Amino acid sequence: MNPSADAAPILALRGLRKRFGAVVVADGIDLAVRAGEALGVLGPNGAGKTTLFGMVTGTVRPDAGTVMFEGRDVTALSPARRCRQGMARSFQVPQPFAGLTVFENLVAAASFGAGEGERATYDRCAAILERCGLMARANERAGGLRLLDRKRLELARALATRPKLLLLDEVAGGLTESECAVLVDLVREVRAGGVTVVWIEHVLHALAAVADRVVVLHGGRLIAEGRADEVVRVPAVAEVYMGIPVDA
Ligand SMILES: Nc1ncnc2c1ncn2[C@@H]1O[C@H](COP(=O)(O)OP(=O)(O)OP(=O)(O)O)[C@@H](O)[C@H]1O
Repeated sequence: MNPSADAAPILALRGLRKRFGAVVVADGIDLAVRAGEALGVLGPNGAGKTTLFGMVTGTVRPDAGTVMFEGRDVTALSPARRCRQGMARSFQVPQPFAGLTVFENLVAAASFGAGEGERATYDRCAAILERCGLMARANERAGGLRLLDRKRLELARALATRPKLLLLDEVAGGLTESECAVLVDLVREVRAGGVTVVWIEHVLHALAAVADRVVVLHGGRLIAEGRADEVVRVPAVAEVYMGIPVDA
């Protein structure tokens, strides 16, 4: 699915600024994400990618700038309010309720995140578990899952909130090649179902398999934008992201 270039942005960031002490992690970031698009975010460790997700979803307050979601200014809204409006995220380090079962984790996400009564969510949660390959783990405690299943649960919990915009933070990190392929297929399927995806990922081939467009964050700025195969050839990206000097 290729969203048309003139589709209205579902997410628009304007002049986002954030610093932690002397470290500037956002230096006036402007970014528009079209409805239906799959956008990849690259950048070296510490570039501020996760902080950017925090500002989008409301866990990090920007020093300046605005976050527009579906044409509305949500900059002052709580993470919970933004989630109810259709924003969901996964965390780089999976953060399930470790003592609850996989199914209970989904029900919690569906009822709090989407604002639905618990029982009313059961069928939908079961369908998401099936889709994410977790049905066999439904009654296991989330804290005991292996990495691939924890990543799947992270995605499943986000899906349970009925997102229009799904923000994925390094879901492929640490997986084997075949596990990574499973995740990529799942993200592609979610996206094909109409969910807009913004994916932070160091595993470039995973990102390239899903993203229409990739932006590269460095020093609080977006330094490159284009298809995955294009941005890695931009000299500034090669230098800051892969440590290859521009004149090499
Ligand atoms: N709450 C905080 N207080 C102080 N410094 C912070 C805070 N959160 C992040 N930082 C710093 O901001 C910088 C950007 O961190 P962030 O986690 O956003 O980077 P990232 O691009 O997601 O990195 P990685 O690829 O390693 O996950 C880092 O130097 C980090 O140490």
